[in-house]
Amino acid sequence: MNKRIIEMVTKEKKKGMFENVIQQFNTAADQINLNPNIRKILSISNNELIIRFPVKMDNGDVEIFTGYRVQHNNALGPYKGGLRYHPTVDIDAAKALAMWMTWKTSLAGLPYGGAKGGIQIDPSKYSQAELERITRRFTYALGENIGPEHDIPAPDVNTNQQTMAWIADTYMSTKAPSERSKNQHVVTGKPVGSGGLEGRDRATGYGVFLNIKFWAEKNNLNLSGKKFIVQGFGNVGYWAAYFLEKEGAHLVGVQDAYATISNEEGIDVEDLLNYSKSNDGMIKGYTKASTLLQDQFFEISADICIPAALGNQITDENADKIKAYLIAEGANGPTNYEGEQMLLARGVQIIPDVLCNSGGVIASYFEWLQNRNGELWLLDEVLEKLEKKLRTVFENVWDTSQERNISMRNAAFSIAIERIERAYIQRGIFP
Ligand SMILES: NC(=O)C1=CN([C@@H]2O[C@H](COP(=O)(O)OP(=O)(O)OC[C@H]3O[C@@H](n4cnc5c(N)ncnc54)[C@H](O)[C@@H]3O)[C@@H](O)[C@H]2O)C=CC1
Ligand SMILES: O=C(O)CCC(=O)C(=O)O
Repeated sequence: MNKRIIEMVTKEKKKGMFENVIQQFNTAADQINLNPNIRKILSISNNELIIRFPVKMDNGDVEIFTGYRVQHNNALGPYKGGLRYHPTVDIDAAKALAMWMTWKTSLAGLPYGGAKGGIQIDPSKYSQAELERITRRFTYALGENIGPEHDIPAPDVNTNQQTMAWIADTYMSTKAPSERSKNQHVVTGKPVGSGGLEGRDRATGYGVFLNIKFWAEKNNLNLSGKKFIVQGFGNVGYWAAYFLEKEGAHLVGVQDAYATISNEEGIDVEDLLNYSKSNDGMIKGYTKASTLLQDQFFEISADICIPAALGNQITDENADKIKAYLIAEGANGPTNYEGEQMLLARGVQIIPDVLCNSGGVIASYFEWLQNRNGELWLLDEVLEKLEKKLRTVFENVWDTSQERNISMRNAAFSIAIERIERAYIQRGIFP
């Protein structure tokens, strides 16, 4: 494992992500006076799978991998959430990320519950052929623990359309020939040619941008000329930067797993993407910006900060260094509880992950519907529907936050938990 990744692993482990999401949950549960029986149910995951499976490497050796799938809650519909391939994936991370998915799908009003999983692996160490075998063996090992009406994975860190195509193909191959095509929606985020949705690739980053735009409208701000920094230049970070740049904002700092760069005059988003494509997906060595130390990233002078990498990046150790007045959480759980309190006390506003990055799962829902109903949706139609949906969700969070005088995170969690509470109570089991 390289030094940079070891540092990230240590950082994520030091403060468990599960501890963070539970603190966020408890704060909102207290706020809404959540039914104590429902609180017990929502505090734990329904199912937690740890799967060890062997895979033959290119050199003929067999390696054992550990995969996870945590299904937090399915009161509102099938479990839904991504698969991450990263050294930091463990049961704590999977439990936390699954719980965030439950709140995210509920907040967005989708007919889904929450799940998350992945494999504890540094994918950069494996060939494409090995990654394919690892993914297919993991899918076999998951067996009927996933399914189009039961638990539907999607891409997350270090997984992509190709990963989803392998999973769909493997899962469908376990079905009788006449049943195969009915199972295409076992995963979302597939390539367009294999049942994927036009626009799912950009949906999360577009959603991050839209949330920033909606927030700017509420605050009478024009995004043109505003400076922003992005942590993580992958699927979410790139697309958020792409849309913000189109709106006239300037990217002035970027950090990925290997380097931190800045240029107060602005970094051309497409130029940086082309450079990173030619450099194994890394921004390291980009000459049109200066290189900073890793810890200097959050100190870069900017109006908007977009963490779009891993969890627990903004903490009590660096929250006071952030110059931006708006944090738009592209990543899941990038801000820990203590860090958030410090930011809020300084008047920094946070568009919380469960709202800010929900464009991805909303588009996944569209893909699921498209497959289920045998339809084909056009890009413009997808982006228009996504904007309409996200505007409604944003307005709901904004209004609740104003009316109850609580943070946007607290408002988002409250709305999400209340929806699930209502569903349980309507079913009549709880007093
Ligand atoms: N892909 C999706 O549709 C969605 C992703 N998310 C969240 O967004 C975040 C990013 O996901 P993707 O863009 O899909 O992943 P990705 O794998 O496409 O990109 C991740 C980026 O983060 C960088 N990175 C990793 N660790 C880092 C660190 N410690 N510091 C700085 N940069 C680091 C990587 O080098 C890479 O540039 C994750 O937290 C994920 O859970 C949330 C909703 C949906
Ligand atoms: O698209 C999906 O189903 C879930 C994406 C995801 O993992 C997330 O929103 O964190």
